[in-house]
Amino acid sequence: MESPRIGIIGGSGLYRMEGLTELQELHLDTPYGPCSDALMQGLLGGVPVVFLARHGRSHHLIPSQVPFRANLHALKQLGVQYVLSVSAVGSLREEMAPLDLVLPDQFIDMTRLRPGSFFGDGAVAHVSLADPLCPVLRQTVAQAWADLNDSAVRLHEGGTYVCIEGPAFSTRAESHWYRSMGASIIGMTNMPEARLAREAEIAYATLALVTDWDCWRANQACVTAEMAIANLQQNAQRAQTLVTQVVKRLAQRWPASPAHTALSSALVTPPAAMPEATRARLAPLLARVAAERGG
Ligand SMILES: CSC[C@H]1O[C@H](OP(=O)(O)O)[C@H](O)[C@@H]1O
Ligand SMILES: Nc1ncnc2[nH]cnc12
Repeated sequence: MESPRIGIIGGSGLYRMEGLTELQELHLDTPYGPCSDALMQGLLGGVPVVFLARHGRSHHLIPSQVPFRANLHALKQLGVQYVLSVSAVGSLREEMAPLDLVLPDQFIDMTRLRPGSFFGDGAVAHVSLADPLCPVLRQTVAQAWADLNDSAVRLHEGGTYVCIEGPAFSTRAESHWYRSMGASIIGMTNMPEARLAREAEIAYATLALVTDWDCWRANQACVTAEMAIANLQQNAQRAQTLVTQVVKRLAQRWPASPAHTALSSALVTPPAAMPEATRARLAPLLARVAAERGG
């Protein structure tokens, strides 16, 4: 099988990808330790993809324990150029109801306890995160959604995902505060995942599935994990159908993304000047930019 260019990271309630054929379970070694779980490589609609359950297939990792760097490093090692994250989120906006889909275009990162970068240890890069979600991949998801002509739920294009540390849900005061900041949806996982994807020159987009109203809305039950997972599972089939259509669309022309050359303007330290151990650790991430700079 060709190496997969597309990675799918499944969040709460999405622990496996239906329709994967020729399935192979991969256990890759990374300088950051093991991934959340085995990488499930197979064909989706005839296209090679790799699926990873973010919290593990038995959902045993809290958001702060997800090995985000190992996950992205392993996907990069496999040759992944596009990552689609499927995530359960709470709604912070009246117009985004449970079971709606959202394609966020911004993040506010409120996490505190997670290693947030591949860089350091003698290697400096400052990637741009002005547009943290890939516009090309987001557009592909929107087009795939239009192909499906599914009028049962709405897809909202755009919105700001605030990422909290968790694992507890927000206080009511925090929920109102995030609303006042302009956040549209709330989750616990997409940062630093999206930032690491950018550092690895992987185009990243999130298909957010609204599962609840968090706790800001009057006369509405506050979010529980049980509620979020049950509502996600109601929409899991729809998410899988949409992901399959996105994969088919991507494979038609493998669109270039600005993320694919993110390090060209970001990498400050010449690879030759990095300590050898750092250079080895970052090898899959630096190969393209090092070649561009003449080795
Ligand atoms: C089980 S509800 C809270 C949990 O769900 C979301 O996870 P994911 O983004 O992986 O779908 C949220 O971020 C929390 O981790
Ligand atoms: N309300 C919420 N807050 C944080 N993460 C969530 N995931 C699903 N719903 C959530």
